[in-house]
Amino acid sequence: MKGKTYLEIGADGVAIITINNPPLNLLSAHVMLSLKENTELALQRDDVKAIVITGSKGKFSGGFDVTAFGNKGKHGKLGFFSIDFITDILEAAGKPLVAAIDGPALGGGLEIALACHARISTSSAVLGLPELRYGILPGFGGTQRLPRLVGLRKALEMILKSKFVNGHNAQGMGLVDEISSADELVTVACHWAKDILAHRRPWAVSLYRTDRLEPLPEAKLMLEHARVKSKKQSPNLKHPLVCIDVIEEGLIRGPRAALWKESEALSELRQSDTCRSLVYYFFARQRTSKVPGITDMGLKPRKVNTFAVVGGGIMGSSIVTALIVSNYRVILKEMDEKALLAGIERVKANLQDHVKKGKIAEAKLDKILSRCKGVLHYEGFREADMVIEAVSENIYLKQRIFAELESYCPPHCILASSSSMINLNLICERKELQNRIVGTHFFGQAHLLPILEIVRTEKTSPQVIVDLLAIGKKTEKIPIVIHNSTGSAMNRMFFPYSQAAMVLVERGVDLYQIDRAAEAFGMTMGPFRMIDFVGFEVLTAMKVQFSKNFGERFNESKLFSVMHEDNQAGETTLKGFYIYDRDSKFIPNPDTMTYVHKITSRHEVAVTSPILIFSLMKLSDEEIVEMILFPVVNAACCLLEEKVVVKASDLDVASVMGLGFPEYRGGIVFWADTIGPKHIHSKLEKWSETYGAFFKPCAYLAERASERTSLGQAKSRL
Ligand SMILES: C[C@H](O)CC(=O)SCCNC(=O)CCNC(=O)[C@H](O)C(C)(C)COP(=O)(O)OP(=O)(O)OC[C@H]1O[C@@H](n2cnc3c(N)ncnc32)[C@H](O)[C@@H]1OP(=O)(O)O
Repeated sequence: MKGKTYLEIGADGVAIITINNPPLNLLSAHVMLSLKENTELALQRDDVKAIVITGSKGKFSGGFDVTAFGNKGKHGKLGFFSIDFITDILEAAGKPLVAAIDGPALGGGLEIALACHARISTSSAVLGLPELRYGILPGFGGTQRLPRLVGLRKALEMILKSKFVNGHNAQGMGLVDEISSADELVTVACHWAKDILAHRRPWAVSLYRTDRLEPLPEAKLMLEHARVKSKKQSPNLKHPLVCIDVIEEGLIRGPRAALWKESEALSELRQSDTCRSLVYYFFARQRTSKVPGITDMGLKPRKVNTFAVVGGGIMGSSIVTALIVSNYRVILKEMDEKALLAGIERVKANLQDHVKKGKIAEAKLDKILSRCKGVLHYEGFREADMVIEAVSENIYLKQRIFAELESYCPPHCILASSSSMINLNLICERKELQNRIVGTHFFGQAHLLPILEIVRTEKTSPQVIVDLLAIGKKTEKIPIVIHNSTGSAMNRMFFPYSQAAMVLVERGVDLYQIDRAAEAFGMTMGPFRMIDFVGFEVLTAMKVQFSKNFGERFNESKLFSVMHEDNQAGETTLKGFYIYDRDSKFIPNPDTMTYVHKITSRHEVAVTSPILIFSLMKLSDEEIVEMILFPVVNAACCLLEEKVVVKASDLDVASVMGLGFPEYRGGIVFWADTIGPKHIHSKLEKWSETYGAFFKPCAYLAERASERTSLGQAKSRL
């Protein structure tokens, strides 16, 4: 990726430098050098009085090209761009410099704008410093200039949470000086530059401003608070702490010293494994919406305005919520008045929950809810562009519903099932409908989790997949397109996670040690906490299908069954492996040990030798993590072997979004490749001899282990 900048000098003496590296005007080394050259040229020329920096085609700059983080290159001299150029040439220029911002001004792009003497932006521009997402820190002075422009509190929020703000809000924070329409943007920026020259506007040098900074003792407290929070939220991550230290350095030893510290930190962090994994994950996530053989056909998504959802239970009402929040009109059908009212009440409760979490404004609640219309008959379905069936996992019921849908839905209407367990080919055998049939599997609660599995059969038309990808984008879900199989990809990876944990606990390993070990590794939830969250009901339905379809790979858990019989069935019943209060706070459930004793004393577990049990009880956290995650790697390999997913990177994203696997380890397959298939294979083989076929490595894994090739062929683009 090369790119460059253009210099144009207007008759009014204002030079306009335009960053041009389509589509996002990313900052490659070429672009940075060209920007430096053109700035120096404009500064030397007597006919140039002031300078405006902007980006071509309505995009200021998407920031540094992250694939170049690994290259030291010949401009790798510490501080070359940040200090020698941005600080000592650009910001120190003897002529006023103004940034004209439209579209993205992210990372290094925003940092260039921060060093200008003023910033004019459109109200829809997107500004942010998302560097922490890649395991690095803002490296072109952002750690110093942003706090000095907007105050430490807001800067910490933007930097540590990689939070974007639009131009309008940026003006409110003091990050942007004036808002302009896109058409007038450069003209307004030129006026500002001339006004600065004529002393009608301040010549503000961001690096040395102190008026917006909080007093030092207050600032130190904020930084300490941020450190504590970061250690609690991501104990395995070093870069947020490094970033906080660099910000603090500026407040204590001055911004210039801190710029050096920032450059050193950037140079070190961009070589780290965390950075490599996070850059890999960034592209893996971007690639989920690219489906070979589908999205390269030139199809455009059709307009989908009205949805119909059949079934207002927990899943149905959660799908309705996700759709109406995204501005879709939805017809919700239930079988009788009572069920319909209950469904609408659930939608209301979901919306209220969104209000509580600050996701939607209370004032908008009624308007959003008015987009949902409850019905008891299919009549209204004549105007539906897409129907989602969300009834219980009962094949006969689903078949009946699909048969009924045919007579009411228009011929273009997409027919979707939210089932994660039932083979789509069985749901509707009518040939005429099959190209319109698709699976829409929202893992857990559709309005809460940002992932959507789109399940296609051999007959599903590419147009339907393209439509679904657009719906995924509008509802802010990451799409994972998979081929029809029993059990969705996410469920098939989730199941061994919980099953392996059961194997251990039923043989004497402390249940809470397993959860602690998994969480210390970085999983959002340990397996038992996750089982509680998903709910024993859902798991029971999965269990039935898994034992039927994956026979020997299935481990029948007695513990789970005895607890379920006693209605200790997870978070919804307020009791499972943990006890919950109404605010979802939880503590370990003391009854759990009684259940474990009950099944072990009844010899319901295929008890292995006492020596083995003793050695299991002494497992280190690292060994526990291997025993519960290598079966997940194995499941991912089965999915690749069966070609349920096309790209291994999709499983990486699914593992992060659905299973809570740590993003900074790149996803399950990427992580497995860092360990090596050979090691994973030999461990699984050994465990399968001791504990049974549940651990047996699949052929895909075995082949790669013997050939010493990678599982995902996925490399970080660093
Ligand atoms: C030294 C500095 O402090 C370090 C930095 O600057 S770190 C970089 C900071 N910048 C970012 O994080 C921006 C990340 N990008 C985005 O969030 C989004 O791309 C965006 C909001 C800018 C634009 O979204 P959108 O218009 O939908 O375009 P999108 O499809 O995402 O991107 C277009 C292409 O650019 C690529 N791309 C986007 N940002 C990139 C980046 N920073 N580096 C490399 N490639 C990038 C995408 O992968 C995509 O490639 P493809 O066409 O091969 O699939």
